[in-house]
This record gives sequence, C-alpha cells and structure tokens, in this order.
Amino acid sequence: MLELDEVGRALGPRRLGPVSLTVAQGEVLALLGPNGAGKSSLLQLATGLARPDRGEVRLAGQAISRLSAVELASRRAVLEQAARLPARCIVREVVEGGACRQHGANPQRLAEVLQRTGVDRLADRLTDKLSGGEAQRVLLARAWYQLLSSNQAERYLLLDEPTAMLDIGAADTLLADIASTARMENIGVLAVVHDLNLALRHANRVALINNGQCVAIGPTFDVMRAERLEAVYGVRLAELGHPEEADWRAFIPLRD
Ligand SMILES: Nc1ncnc2c1ncn2[C@@H]1O[C@H](COP(=O)(O)OP(=O)(O)OP(=O)(O)O)[C@@H](O)[C@H]1O
Repeated sequence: MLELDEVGRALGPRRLGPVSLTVAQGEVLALLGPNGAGKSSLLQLATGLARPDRGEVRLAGQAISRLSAVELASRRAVLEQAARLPARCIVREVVEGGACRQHGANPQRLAEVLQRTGVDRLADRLTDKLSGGEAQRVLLARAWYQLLSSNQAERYLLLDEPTAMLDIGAADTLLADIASTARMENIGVLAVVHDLNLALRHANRVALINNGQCVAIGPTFDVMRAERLEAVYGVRLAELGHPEEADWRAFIPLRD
C-alpha cells in the first residue's frame, strides 16, 4: 500500500491538506480537480520528491523519507508534468536507462515494455525527432521499465497528466494500457487526470481535490456525480449515457 497519512504543506499563502489516501497494488487512483486545486503538489508529496511539513507518506509500511534514493527508485517510478527526454539519444537506450539499479538490465522485460507501450517502432530513433505524443510514450516506457526490472513486491507508478500531449484515441489507449498493466503486474497507479471522461473510463477510484483538500474519495462512479463535479469545477455539466454500455456516463460542460 502507498499511504498518505494526514499530509500537508504550505503552497505560498495557502495550504495543501491535511490529506489522507491510500493506493492499493493493481489499482488506478485518479486525482481530479480544477486548476490550482493542489493535485500536482499532492502527487509530489506521494513521490517523495517534496516533503510534507506535516503527516507522513509510507510505502509498504515504511516512511518514504527513510528510504534511500536507490530503494525508492526500485519501488516507485514518476512521470512528472512536462517531463522531457534527453536530447540526441537513442530511444531504446533512454528506456534501458530506466533500469532499476539494484537489479540491473533485464532484456526480456525491456522487449516486453517496448512492445506493450508501442515504443518498439521508435526504438532506434533519435529522441529529438519524436513528436510530443511519441516522447510521452517513451517516458512512460522508461518508467514502466524502471518498475518491471525491479523485483520488489510492491511497486507504484505516479503520473502527472500522462495524456496531456495525446490525441483523443491515443489518450484513451494509453490509459487503458496503464490500467491493464497495473492490474497484470499488480502495480498501484496514482495519476493526475484532467479529462473527467478518461478518469470515468479507466480509474478504479478517484480522489477529488479542491482548494488543497480531498473533498471526496471512492469508487469512480460513486464519486463522479454531476452535482458534486459542478460544485467543484464551477461549471454546469450535462450527463450523457453511452450508446453501447448501460452503466456508462460522460460529462460535457454547458454554457449559460
Ligand atoms: N512551491 C510553491 N510555492 C507556492 N505556491 C505554489 C507552489 N507550488 C504550487 N503552488 C500553488 O499552489 C496551488 C496548487 O498548485 P498545483 O500545481 O498543485 O495545482 P494543480 O491542481 O496541479 O493545478 P493544474 O491543474 O493547473 O496543474 C497553485 O495555486 C499554485 O500556484
């Protein structure tokens, strides 16, 4: 379990938290909320890249602040907002560079990751020659390889807006692949997601963040109700059914 226990920190004159939440192995927990709500700041605390000034983050029961950088890297991988690839590098080598230092290279795992993320077709290309969407997939492949080359029992993937650069189909495919790999490999995923409909489709649970607080957390369809989302996002929403799937819904904003 990845646990955020009453964590908080100052955000300039405002505060984030205290927020408590857990991410279980094999599930996708989406962090939703309006711009400036505190989602990225909360994710930063979960990664260990920023320290809370109250509360504690624990990974498999151990305080994240007490893990060495190498131990942390074998248990969690991070894809930050606007992360960039190193320039003039071969894609395969960049993904390979994600290998967990404790456990070394694992060529079979590398081939699997390249294939699963669709990066196999880009493997011999130079990083400078990739589109924004392709670069995003390479960064994700590196993060998966970091985790899948580790033999730790508990591993987590932390993502900040992984679909920001992607077209509608690519975004849907990417999140579907993340959710299925998470399930298959028993890896917990915590992801900041902006698109409500992508979260509805691919997250097992969501945490709704507003003004630095977690205002609701639970199974996706329970939390994502129109009235609650309207209050948090300050916009009127129409709720639509799916033409083929009975339980489905989608939200579109309405103009007054
Ligand atoms: N280090 C910092 N010092 C001061 N204020 C900060 C700091 N980091 C973030 N903030 C502020 O805290 C608030 C939350 O920022 P954060 O990036 O966590 O929001 P977010 O929910 O991820 O937003 P977005 O959806 O726009 O990416 C914002 O008002 C931001 O300006």
